[in-house]
Amino acid sequence: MRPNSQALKQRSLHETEREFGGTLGAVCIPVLLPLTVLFLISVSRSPEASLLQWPPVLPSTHQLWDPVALVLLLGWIALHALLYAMPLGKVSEGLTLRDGTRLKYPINGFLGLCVSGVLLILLLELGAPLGSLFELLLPLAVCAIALSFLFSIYLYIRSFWAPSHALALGGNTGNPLYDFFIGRELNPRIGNFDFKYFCELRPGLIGWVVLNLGMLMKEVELRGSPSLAMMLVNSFQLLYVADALWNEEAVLTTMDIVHDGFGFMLVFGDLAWVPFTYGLQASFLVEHPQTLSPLGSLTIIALNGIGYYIFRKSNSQKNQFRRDPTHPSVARLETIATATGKRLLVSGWWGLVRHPNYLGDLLMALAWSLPCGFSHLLPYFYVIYFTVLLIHREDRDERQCRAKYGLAWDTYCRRVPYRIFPYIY
Ligand SMILES: NC(=O)C1=CN([C@@H]2O[C@H](COP(=O)(O)OP(=O)(O)OC[C@H]3O[C@@H](n4cnc5c(N)ncnc54)[C@H](OP(=O)(O)O)[C@@H]3O)[C@@H](O)[C@H]2O)C=CC1
Ligand SMILES: CC(C)=CCC[C@@H](C)[C@H]1CC=C2C3=C(CC[C@@]21C)[C@@]1(C)CC[C@H](O)C(C)(C)[C@@H]1CC3
Repeated sequence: MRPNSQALKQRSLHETEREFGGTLGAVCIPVLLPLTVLFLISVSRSPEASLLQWPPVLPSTHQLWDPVALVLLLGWIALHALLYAMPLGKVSEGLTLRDGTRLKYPINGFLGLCVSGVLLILLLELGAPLGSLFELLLPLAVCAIALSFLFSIYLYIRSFWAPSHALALGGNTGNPLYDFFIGRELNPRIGNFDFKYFCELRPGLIGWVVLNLGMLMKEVELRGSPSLAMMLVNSFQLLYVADALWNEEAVLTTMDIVHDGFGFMLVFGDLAWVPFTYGLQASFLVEHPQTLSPLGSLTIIALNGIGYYIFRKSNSQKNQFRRDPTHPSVARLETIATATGKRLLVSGWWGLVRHPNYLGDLLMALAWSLPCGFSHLLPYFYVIYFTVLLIHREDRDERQCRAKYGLAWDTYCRRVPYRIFPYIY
């Protein structure tokens, strides 16, 4: 073991601050979140669709298990693993790791989305009952949750064979429950196949829009044509997923890839939480049709457009600045120096609030719920959860940036006092 990795490991073992409620969070979250997924799906299909319903809707065993769901899930992951591993598209390098090396990543996720689209069109042409995904939602979620547990156990065990410099600083506390939850290894791989990068954008994210399409087809089965509300939800979320895959390279600089280990939280988040809770609006609309006025629809489309514009422009501005600060699109922006040699933007989008990308993301989240009307809370689950997630994430990022940039970060905070919402927070 190299001396500096030894020092890093020691620092990690003794000084790591535990996140997500420490050991208690690491025990409760893996129990509560999977149950939440199943509860939300069940509620979205019940006539009342009430989150406050007591006793809660309990699905029967035969509603929870279907071997077809297991075959579909494994087939779906295998298809995307194959597409990922094919030598298609360019290869990009991630940020420099603690041992000074840079990992290579294939940039072909958008191709994965296009291939999935073509396959779905072919299946529809052949008369495949895509609407049956509505009935399969619960068994699919059960399989995805079970797979998340098994896969996280595998990742935890294999991390003991990884060299110390390959471990995430935050997931190496020595407490097995916490480390299993947060993730010990930073970039677990078999050969060039990077598990975290693969899971972050492909099976779950593309799976989410496929499930949405299934809900739309179910509506067609039930009512002859898709409703405007369903089409808006499908289009907005497809735009979000297509954008993520089109800008796949940018994921290489996100907190998840750079900082977080790959443990239960991210595995479950990628494979179960995203596909089965982010599209709840679509499954809600199947049983609870809504009528939208032209003005209401235009307002919702405008809100999504504004949110997307802020989200995309601010993310692109920072990515461009981090990749090449001399690029003409960012060279004239005002910046402040930090002791690390990196500079911080204090004008442009990053001079408006400290997380303009979160602001845009939240506006979009609201636009995804509004087509479901105001009669139920359930379709607003995503925007509520997401506000909590982003406020917590902002706080984590803030602490990491303060540790990284010290006084320069304080200066930035004085120059840009609001975190996410201008003049509010
Ligand atoms: N749909 C979903 O469930 C989720 C979506 N997201 C979205 O993912 C995207 C990425 O978010 P996330 O990874 O949390 O973080 P960000 O993309 O906001 O990155 C934060 C990092 O940016 C750098 N930075 C911060 N301020 C400045 C500045 N003024 N100038 C230059 N660099 C700065 C710092 O890193 P450094 O200085 O080291 O470069 C900081 O650690 C967001 O759009 C978010 O909304 C995130 C989580 C969940
Ligand atoms: C409650 C729970 C289990 C939380 C785990 C958090 C994860 C669900 C999210 C952490 C960061 C994420 C990102 C995206 C999806 C959700 C998770 C995995 C993301 C891929 C969505 C699309 C965006 O364009 C993005 C690429 C910027 C984004 C990256 C972060």
